[in-house]
Amino acid sequence: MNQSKEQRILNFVLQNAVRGDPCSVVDTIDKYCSQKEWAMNVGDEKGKVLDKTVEEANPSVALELGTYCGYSAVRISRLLKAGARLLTVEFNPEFAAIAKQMIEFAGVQDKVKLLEGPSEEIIPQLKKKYEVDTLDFVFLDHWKDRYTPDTKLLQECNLLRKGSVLLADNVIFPGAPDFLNYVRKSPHFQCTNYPSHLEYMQVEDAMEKAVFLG
Ligand SMILES: Cc1cc(C(=O)N2CCN(C)CC2)sc1-c1cc(O)c2nc[nH]c(=O)c2c1
Ligand SMILES: [Mg+2]
Repeated sequence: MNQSKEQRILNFVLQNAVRGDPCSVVDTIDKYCSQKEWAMNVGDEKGKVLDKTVEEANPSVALELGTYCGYSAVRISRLLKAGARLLTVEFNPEFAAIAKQMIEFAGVQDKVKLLEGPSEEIIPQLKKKYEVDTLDFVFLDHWKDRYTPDTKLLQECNLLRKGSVLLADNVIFPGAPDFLNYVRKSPHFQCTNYPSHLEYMQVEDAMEKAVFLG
């Protein structure tokens, strides 16, 4: 049975990156996906915006929607302070299996909890089942049509507090126009746009930061 692209990415990391070194895992994925096979990791250009936003938020509890191969889970968790944790949600079981191995190889498994299932089912479980009070940082990178309903769900579940930072990938390409409309029109969010490019391509893209005002 021939391998999936995601399995080929993982194998390349296992053979070329340094075990326990998150930066080498991130760099090795970027090397493979820029030179051999494109894949939908946030990438290094938008990854630098992600890094700055995470460092500024300095979250104790972070949520990622859309794990894929674990690139941004490794990228985010490498910046977390001692005792801080990242919950990352992936609904595709094949992707989740790859990401689990990627996270373990990078040595960040003690900071990252991978939750397999649809975001709309997992978000309402975060408080009771996963002992979350409120979220300090949320990275939206799963599916553009879920950005708005999941943002509303986070609010309804009282998972956001004054100052919670949302960062959304792909707001230009593939595009999340309804999400941009929602957060920019809402009195509950202060928004900032970060123009960039689609990972590994020269196509225009952008990230949107939306800080919850309470
Ligand atoms: C799957 C895909 C294909 C794209 C594309 O048009 N191109 C890439 C391939 N090249 C060759 C052509 C041009 S863009 C994109 C994509 C990118 C993300 O960052 C995503 N993030 C989260 N969830 C997604 O579904 C997601 C999809
Ligand atoms: Mg993306």
